[in-house]
Amino acid sequence: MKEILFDEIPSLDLADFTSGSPEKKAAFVRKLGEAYNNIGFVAIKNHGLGQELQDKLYASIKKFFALPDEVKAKYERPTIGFQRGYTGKGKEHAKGRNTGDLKEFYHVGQELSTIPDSDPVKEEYPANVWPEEVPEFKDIANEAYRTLENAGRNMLKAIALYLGLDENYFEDKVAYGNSILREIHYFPIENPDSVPADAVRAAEHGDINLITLLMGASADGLQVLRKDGKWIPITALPDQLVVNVGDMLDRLTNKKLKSTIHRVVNPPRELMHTSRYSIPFFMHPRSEMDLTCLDSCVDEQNPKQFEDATAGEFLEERLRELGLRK
Ligand SMILES: O=C(O)CCC(=O)C(=O)O
Ligand SMILES: [Fe+2]
Repeated sequence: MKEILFDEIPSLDLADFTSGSPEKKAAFVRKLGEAYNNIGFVAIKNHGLGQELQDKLYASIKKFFALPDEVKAKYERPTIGFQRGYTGKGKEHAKGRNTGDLKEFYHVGQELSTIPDSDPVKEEYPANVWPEEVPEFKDIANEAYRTLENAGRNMLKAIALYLGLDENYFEDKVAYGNSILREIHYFPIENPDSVPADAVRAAEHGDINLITLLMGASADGLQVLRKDGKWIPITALPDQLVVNVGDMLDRLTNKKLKSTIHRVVNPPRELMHTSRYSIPFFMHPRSEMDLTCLDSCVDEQNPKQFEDATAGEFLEERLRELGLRK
């Protein structure tokens, strides 16, 4: 595979994969593999998440984050590692850091009522937490969750084909998977001197999950670290979702597909008093998924780089490293 230094992340049309000719489908898979080998990020259109739903989603989270901190704190669930409901300002820090990120966020997981009683994950997952002050929040978040989960399943089919696996390799692993919709508010800071000098909106990190799907944010700031060390700005156009590889897929493929480091930088000092909102969907498998490197990704040139682990074990370890789990 040739090395490419992209100046921007490649754009693809998911419709080429889902309803295109066999040639278009194959070209989608090839371009996706090329992008994930080199920069770890693509932007896709025709993903199914309409503008109207995105607008409603942003409106509902703006309403929630505008509530007083004491009210939002009612929705914090530290005993479940903040995996549902609200996480307050500065509580999460990137792996390997102590300074908290300049953000607050809200986690939405699988809606338990949609899971069949016979499936053990129904007992495993915590129930969602819904803010009574914003009654529309629940239905809008659930709809976005389902739509993004579907788009993610299609992306994983393309990834499976690229890896030479059966197209449906990931299907049973992500059915009622432990995915999380994270609604983020990078809050306004009136006095930039009041926060630690090294505090940033989101310090550089790789995502934990298989893939992340990210709709357009309300402001600039997201950057991805290219192989040559240069930070490349990322903006999703209004009709695009940015989709990147997370650490679980990086492990499974023994780094054939790369989880690329990214960050959200602070705005210039005079704009620190402005908010930024963004909403990533972290696509996780079920916790029992085996993340042992695929045999096809290990050979003499590429010796196995990871200890065997399940998705659940890996997630627990990372939540402790992020300060979310004691
Ligand atoms: O806010 C963004 O644009 C990206 C956030 C992010 O990378 C994350 O929450 O993992
Ligand atoms: Fe991220």
